[in-house]
Amino acid sequence: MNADSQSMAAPKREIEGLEKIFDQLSTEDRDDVFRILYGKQLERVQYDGILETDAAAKGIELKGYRIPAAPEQMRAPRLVKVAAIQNAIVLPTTAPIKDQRDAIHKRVGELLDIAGRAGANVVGLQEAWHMPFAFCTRERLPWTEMAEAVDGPTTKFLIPYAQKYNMVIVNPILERDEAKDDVIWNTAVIISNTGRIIGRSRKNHIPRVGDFNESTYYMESTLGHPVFETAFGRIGVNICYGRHHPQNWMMYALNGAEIIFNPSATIGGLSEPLWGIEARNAAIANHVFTVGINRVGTEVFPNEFSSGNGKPAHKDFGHFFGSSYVAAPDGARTPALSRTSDGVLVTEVDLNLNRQVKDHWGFRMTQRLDMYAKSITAAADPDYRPHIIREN
Ligand SMILES: NC(=O)NCCC(=O)O
Repeated sequence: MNADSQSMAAPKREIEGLEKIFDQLSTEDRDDVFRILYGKQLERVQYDGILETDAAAKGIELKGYRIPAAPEQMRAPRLVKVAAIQNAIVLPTTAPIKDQRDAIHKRVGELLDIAGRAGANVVGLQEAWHMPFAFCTRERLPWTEMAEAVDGPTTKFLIPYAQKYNMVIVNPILERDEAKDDVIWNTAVIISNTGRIIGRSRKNHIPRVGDFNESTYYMESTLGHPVFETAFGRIGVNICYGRHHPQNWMMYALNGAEIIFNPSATIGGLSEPLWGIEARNAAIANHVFTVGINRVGTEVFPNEFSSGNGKPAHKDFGHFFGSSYVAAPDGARTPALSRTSDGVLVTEVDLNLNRQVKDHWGFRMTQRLDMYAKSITAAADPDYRPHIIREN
């Protein structure tokens, strides 16, 4: 039994995903729909039967796609298998918190095994993956107890997977900086394929919308836009709400990121129409690959909370709609993982595509950073007034 069915009286029916609806079209129409909406139909990767069967037996959706680049004469292809893992919490939020965390660890271990066996080189997990997204409650205990050091139990749990499968893991946790005032942060720890910690990136933009009461718990990052050089390319991590800020994506790209992960926790009622656009637009505008990863399921909490909008108090956050996907610099995107179930999406990309699209479209070359820098500096002054010219 999953946490949804344990804690909700009558879960609302959720559609499994848009592509299931596309499947009902004729082949010809489906090709057109994919071309218009998704750039093109990507080649699907088939896995060996045992892997497919093992994933299905564990209730894990496994999808694989290939995003190739044109062959070049001077550079070999730079093929990287990028994986996104999305998952629901396992135990009800009333269970002891260590049990909740350990159950999620065990489940994500199963998902990592599938990703590793599918040959993933870099794997991204969802935002604060080791816990329920309890920030809607504004309650401190017990949730702040789930904050961990960068080298705490959740990172320690992942290191053997990084080593076993020779894969980099993007590990988004609720971090407690015990060395500095016990401050809590929303952090992604980058674990190398060697098993060592390369570094950390923190969430730059904290939402103050709906039940996303995260500003109660942690502050905006002071670390800027670090990019991590890994054995499989340079990666940046733009955590959740940062995806609404085009400049946030841009700064990771300017710092050299080739793949930007967007570990998220967001719900259908709020941001689903935006979800397929933002990471994809960032891939196009910055000539990079982007990976949107969202949790799944409906998380129900023991005590009611209100959204400050006159509507009745409630105990659930709404439906986290999964739908993780990869977007390419040429505007192509993979179909999404399910809106309702745990899944692993493995996308083989050729990083040469970044430069090919850069040369073709030239958005990076033609951007006017100098002009924007001056204008932004001026606009950042509280006394700045918008530059509007009116008819006399
Ligand atoms: N986790 C998080 O930042 N969620 C905010 C909601 C959204 O950006 O869709």
